[in-house]
Amino acid sequence: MDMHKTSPKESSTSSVNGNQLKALEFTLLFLFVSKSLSHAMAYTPFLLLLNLQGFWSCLLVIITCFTIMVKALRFNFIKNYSKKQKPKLPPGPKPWPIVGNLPEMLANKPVHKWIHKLMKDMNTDIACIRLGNSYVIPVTCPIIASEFLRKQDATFASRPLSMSTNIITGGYLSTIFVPYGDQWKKMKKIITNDLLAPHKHLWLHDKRTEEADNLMFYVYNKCNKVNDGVRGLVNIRSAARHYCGNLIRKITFNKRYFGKSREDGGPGFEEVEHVDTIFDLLNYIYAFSASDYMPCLRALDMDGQQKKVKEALRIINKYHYPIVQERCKQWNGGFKVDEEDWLDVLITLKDANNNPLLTLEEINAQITELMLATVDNPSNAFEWALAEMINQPELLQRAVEELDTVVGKERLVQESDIPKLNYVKACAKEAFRLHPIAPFIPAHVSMYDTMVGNYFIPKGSHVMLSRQELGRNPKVWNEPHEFKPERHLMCDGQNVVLTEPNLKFMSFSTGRRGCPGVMLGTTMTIMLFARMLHGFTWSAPPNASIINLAESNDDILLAEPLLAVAKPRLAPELYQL
Ligand code: HEM
Repeated sequence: MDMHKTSPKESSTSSVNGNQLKALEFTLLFLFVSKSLSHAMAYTPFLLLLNLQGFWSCLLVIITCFTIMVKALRFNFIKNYSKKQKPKLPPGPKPWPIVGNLPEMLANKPVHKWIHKLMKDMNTDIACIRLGNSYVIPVTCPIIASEFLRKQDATFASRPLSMSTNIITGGYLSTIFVPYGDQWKKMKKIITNDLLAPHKHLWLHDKRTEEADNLMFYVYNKCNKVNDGVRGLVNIRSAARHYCGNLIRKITFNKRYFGKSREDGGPGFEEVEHVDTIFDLLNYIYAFSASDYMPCLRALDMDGQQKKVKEALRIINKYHYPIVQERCKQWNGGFKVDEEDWLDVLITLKDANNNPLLTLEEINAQITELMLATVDNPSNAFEWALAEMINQPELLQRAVEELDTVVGKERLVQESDIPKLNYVKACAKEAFRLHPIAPFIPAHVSMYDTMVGNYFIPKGSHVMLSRQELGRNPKVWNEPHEFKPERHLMCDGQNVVLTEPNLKFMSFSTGRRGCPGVMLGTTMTIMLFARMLHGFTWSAPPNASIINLAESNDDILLAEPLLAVAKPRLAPELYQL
């Protein structure tokens, strides 16, 4: 497929040149035929009289020219007609032969900024960028996004193959990064029904609450300490990420600590390494690696990505694998009879013949992937929201007033309070809209050639819905760059939810590939927001009058981890474990 024809500008330029060429052809042909005709007519009487043979040869010339002209006209008509009918790819930059736009991609880092700028310059909400042998289709408008994930969800239900996802998923044994097929269906069914179903969510309630209590204990301990010369200084990024890491370890392995537990409730070396490595892996997954688009480069590992991903996975496996192996042994030896966590559930699942449904490798790969799915969104949303709210104290005050009204000051927030915390939920929702964790959601791959709107989307295209630009699209949102939680409040006081099925921004997405972790994700996010806002008064560090809201250059996280000063708001005994 020639990308040169994809840009409206390009295609209009080439059609003007083509038309001029055709006009020239016709003129020449017409001159030639008419000249032959007039020539023949002028000489006909003499030819008839003097040379009948010459007449016939002249007539032959005329008929031949006439036939050529008719054929040429027909050919051009068909060509024009079929050109009109041939669907266009979405607009995009002109690609180089073979490598497509990879040279520009490599020269313009970070890649998400290059893609979004390119789309703004072309004034388009959908584009087509050829990277090596793949068509990459970024989308920034909810109507087009809904075409992909609602109307034609079945066509776009696959995922791309990539070096990092291949390694992380143990050769596509898990769910999120696995292309459409039997393995994906099997694993998605298991996590939806056996790990994340409402009765399982209820079953794990106490483990989640333990981690929410530990968060309060840990931050309270920070309030009494002097850090960098400031009493009560808290690294919010670290606290929020470790709350998520603790929670997912607790519900998966029934433990917070891989190593020795810490008296202040904070992470030890092992937990820091574990959570940091999960975030490293997430970065590798979202990195646009050239070798993913030029598979012939894969063996060379030119950007060193492969080595880094393998090392990160080695660290994760160092923690996970022995636990998974040991637990399997316990179940096989009959030393364990009660299911206490997700690992037990996965080990004890049986197929129709009462054999284990999952292999050790499948369990291990799925667990790693669930950790990746859980830690990033809630922690990033809270870090950004608190930064925005410290700069707009009236928002902070409104959230705290809601919490005091719903919960009071005699107890801590519980999960059962969540339905009534509409303003707090609106703050989280606004953070998902304005400050998503990553510029794009994981790519969806088309399984067939299809049309979306007026554009042709070839089989195998990587559709990348932009989390960043959907949420900031000025045609959809007023003052898109302002953090205004009230925009999500329902005028009739209805329950605010964090899902956005119309894709006006991306929270949990929708369709076959939609997130099955809505209940757990919402609970973790709102408990993190509510406990931190209810339990502490937050302010900027003394050396900074406001929080610097600059985004990082490489990704869309806050450029510097948020540091804020905490003061307890509740009675001291409420923070104790
Ligand atoms: C606030 C928290 C969360 C947010 C915002 C979120 C968001 C998302 C998004 C945007 C996707 C991609 C959907 C798509 O490609 O169309 C996704 C997929 C997924 N999420 Fe979540 N997620 C969250 C929490 C969780 C949790 C807690 C779990 C499970 C423990 C989970 C498991 C998954 C899985 C398995 C998929 C892949 C679905 C598939 O490919 O079929 N997520 N999530």
